[in-house]
Amino acid sequence: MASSTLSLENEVFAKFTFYAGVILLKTVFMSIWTARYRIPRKVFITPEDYGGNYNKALTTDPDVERVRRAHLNDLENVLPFVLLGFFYVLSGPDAWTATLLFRLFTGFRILHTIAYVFVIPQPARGICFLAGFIINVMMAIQIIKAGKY
Ligand SMILES: N[C@@H](CCC(=O)N[C@@H](CS)C(=O)NCC(=O)O)C(=O)O
Repeated sequence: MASSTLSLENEVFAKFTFYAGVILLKTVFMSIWTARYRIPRKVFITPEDYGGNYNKALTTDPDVERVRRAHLNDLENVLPFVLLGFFYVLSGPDAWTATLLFRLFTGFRILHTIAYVFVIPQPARGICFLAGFIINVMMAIQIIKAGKY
């Protein structure tokens, strides 16, 4: 029954809630991390952020852009994970497999951010991205199989 599936008494849903919470929190904090790079470099996104100096030429900074891209990449991957994970839980997966997928996704996305922001040479970031991507695809296939009529 869907009502008991979406209960924290369901081990798979509880694990999903935990890992989705962790990776969403990390994603949310990417904004703060971007600001932490912006403020000391005085690189802002709109003229009013320069304290009313509307003539100030807007610039970009490679480090700020890097954190911004890491944040965008999270949005491209973490949001699908949360949506797919929700339906995946409803599909009644094996608890051990599901927990492994949630754990690996969360770990690889944290590593993706580290690799991106701290400029770890490729293919480190590519591997982290690919691992998360494959997990999302695996969950999507399971959902489609479970939901087909
Ligand atoms: N929107 C991504 C799609 C492909 C992707 O996510 N690639 C990974 C591994 S190379 C990545 O970290 N891309 C860098 C980024 O999105 O800024 C892009 O334009 O690169």
